[in-house]
Amino acid sequence: MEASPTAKVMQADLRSGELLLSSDFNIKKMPGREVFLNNRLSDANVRGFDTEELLMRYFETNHNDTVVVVLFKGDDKNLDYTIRFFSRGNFQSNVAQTSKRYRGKLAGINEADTTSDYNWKGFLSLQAAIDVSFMENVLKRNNPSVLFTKVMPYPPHIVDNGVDAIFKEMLPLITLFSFIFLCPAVLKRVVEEKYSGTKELMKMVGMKSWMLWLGWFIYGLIPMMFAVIVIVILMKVRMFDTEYPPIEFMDGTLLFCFLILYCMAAIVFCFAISSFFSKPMVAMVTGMLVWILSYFIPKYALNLDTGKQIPWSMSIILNLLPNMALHFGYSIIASYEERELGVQWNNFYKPSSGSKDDITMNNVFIMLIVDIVFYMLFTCYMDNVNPGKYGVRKSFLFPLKSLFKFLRRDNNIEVGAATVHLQNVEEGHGYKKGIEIINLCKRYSTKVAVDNLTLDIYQNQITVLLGHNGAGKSTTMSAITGMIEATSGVIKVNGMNIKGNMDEIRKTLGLCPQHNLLFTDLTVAEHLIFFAKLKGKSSEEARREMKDLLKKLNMSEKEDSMAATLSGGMKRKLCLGMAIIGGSKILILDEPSSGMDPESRRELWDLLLKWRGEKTILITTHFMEEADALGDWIAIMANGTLQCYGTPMYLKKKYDTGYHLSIMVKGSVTAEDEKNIRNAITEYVEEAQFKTRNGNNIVYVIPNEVQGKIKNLMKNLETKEHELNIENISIMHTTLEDVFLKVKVDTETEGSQDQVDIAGMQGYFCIVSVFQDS
Ligand SMILES: Nc1ncnc2c1ncn2[C@@H]1O[C@H](COP(=O)(O)OP(=O)(O)OP(=O)(O)O)[C@@H](O)[C@H]1O
Repeated sequence: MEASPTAKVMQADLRSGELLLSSDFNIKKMPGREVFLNNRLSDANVRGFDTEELLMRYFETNHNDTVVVVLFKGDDKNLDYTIRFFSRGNFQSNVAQTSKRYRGKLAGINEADTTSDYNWKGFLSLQAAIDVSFMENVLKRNNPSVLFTKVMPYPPHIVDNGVDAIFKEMLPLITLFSFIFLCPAVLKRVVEEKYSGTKELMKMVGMKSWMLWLGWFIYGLIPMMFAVIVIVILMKVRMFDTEYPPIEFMDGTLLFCFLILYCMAAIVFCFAISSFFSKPMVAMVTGMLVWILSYFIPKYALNLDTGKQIPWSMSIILNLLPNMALHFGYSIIASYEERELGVQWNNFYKPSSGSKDDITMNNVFIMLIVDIVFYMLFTCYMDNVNPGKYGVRKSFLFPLKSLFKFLRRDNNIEVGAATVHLQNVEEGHGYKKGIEIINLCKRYSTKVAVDNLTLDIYQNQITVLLGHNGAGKSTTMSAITGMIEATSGVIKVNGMNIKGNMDEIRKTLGLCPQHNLLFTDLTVAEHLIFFAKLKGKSSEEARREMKDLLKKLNMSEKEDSMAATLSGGMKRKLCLGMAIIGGSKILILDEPSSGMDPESRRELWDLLLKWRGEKTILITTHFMEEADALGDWIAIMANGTLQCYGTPMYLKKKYDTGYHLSIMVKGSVTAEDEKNIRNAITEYVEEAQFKTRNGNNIVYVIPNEVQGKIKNLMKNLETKEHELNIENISIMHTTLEDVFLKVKVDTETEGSQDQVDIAGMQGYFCIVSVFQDS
């Protein structure tokens, strides 16, 4: 490039504009004035001000578009000044650019160029005029007026328009789309775990939330790491007969770190998205859209694709989206590559163009780390307030509440001595306590799920917890297993407070939750082995126990079946197996037989009865027959409180309702039949009370006090069997069902606010048809 004399840059025309000087510095009197003025500025256009403040005041109220301000700060010896052109449109004197950009900005590169702001607005001319004047007048140097301009750097770069396109368009897109299938896959698996409930199950067996998230993080990062290594190699290594690699100058380790940080932020961003969804497919599709749009929407909405400069703070905020950090990172890489410097660890902190609005690679790295931390905290928060259908939902303000609780050191107070004993509780003298529940309260915002429950569950006994829907049974079990935190109260397992000893307790605790929480892609054997290993068994022991247990559960032929392909009853058995395996000494079984066929149920009972005497078993059920068959001890809850507790004998005695005479009539029952039967009964037992009629079954209750009359009554009914159209007669003393219903009625009459679904409840009860001859 030939040097060009100053005359060639003098194209400024300020005749319609103004020159404001911060001192009374008359430019007309400068010796080098012809350099600048050249008939382009009249005296009227020059204004001097004593101070910068006065100048600025004038400028703010009177300026026009072609005003030029010169602020002199130096003294007689030192020239220090600032030229300010009123900036409108694209004139940006503060942006130091590479040769490509200087093409339009600097004079002299292209003589026919009229777009050069520095040239035609007279910036260089004015600067030259001031400098020359200073040199001649103050420094007394002669003839310094020959000025040259040159491009910088010299010789100029060949402008490669492809560089911009590759770095700013293609590389971010290649990177974005390299991970496009991985992010939805992570999303799907994470939400699936929530959806199937296995996440909660893992928590119940002692896995901490952070362990589960870390597992998913590693699951996502390992394949991404391979992709990043491939990308770095492709970008940094010269392939085939190309002259140079796509990213020629940048430090390869820096590129690797940038992409790895991006991947980490992307995975955690996916975690954050996953917390809004509870269905895997919805999460996958929506997550993928959010993922793509988080790149394209800000980029095109803010015209970042056209290279538009945005304020630094806005760039930083945009970096909260990992895909935007990717865009900014590649833009910085592009700028440095254009300058043939490349981003290096030593210029990592410097803006690529020198503009204060440009963010640095250092900023991008910091923002990616901020993204990781921010989305991780957000995921933890959402995990607590929106855990899906299985977890325990916490209040939106739970972090504040936890903080207050911590500050107040508000730990649950041990109230062991103040055990509340109800009238209807049988003392288990001689039995060792396996689980002690002392004044347990659990409150969900306004709902009290468990209200001051005190209950001792004895070692090596089967205790059945009964109660209507919503009585608080599952909440109690969840509190025992440490799945939820009690609002107040103490729970001890084998004498150890669960607070602080949960890890130890979990080694001996087996839980079969109310819902089948299974891994969709593990086989039956893998489930059992996994849970045995969680309890500390070696691989060999786990395999042996698995085989043995499958035999006991009558499921050996399903050993290699995927859990997802099992029938409902089989799944239940597998859940039970997962609770039992690993030598669990305490079994918490929440409705273990629900969904099982009668045969499987009997098998389950046999199994549980075999373990009676060896394991402490707490079980809930809605089947009274099951409670009767299994329960050494029966606890009945209503509205979160314990209503009665004792052996079945104790409860039946306590809630004695007399004898239940059940008469089944052939065909349908007519009014005549009813009347005849009533007369036949009251003829011998006047005190007999009609209780209910279900289809062709009529039930009367005979009080205990008149049990002596039952023998004659039965004889009479047998004699009149044909006359009364009777098909079958049975008589039972108080059943557990009677006890349960009596307790329920007592609770309701005590003024309980909870509506109990009697009809629904009765559907569960089995009427035991036993003929008992008194
Ligand atoms: N996470 C929760 N948030 C708010 N309320 C809850 C929550 N979990 C349970 N509850 C409420 O606490 C009460 C007790 O629920 P729990 O599940 O312990 O009853 P349950 O006796 O096990 O019922 P079921 O026999 O139907 O399983 C119910 O009223 C229920 O609505």
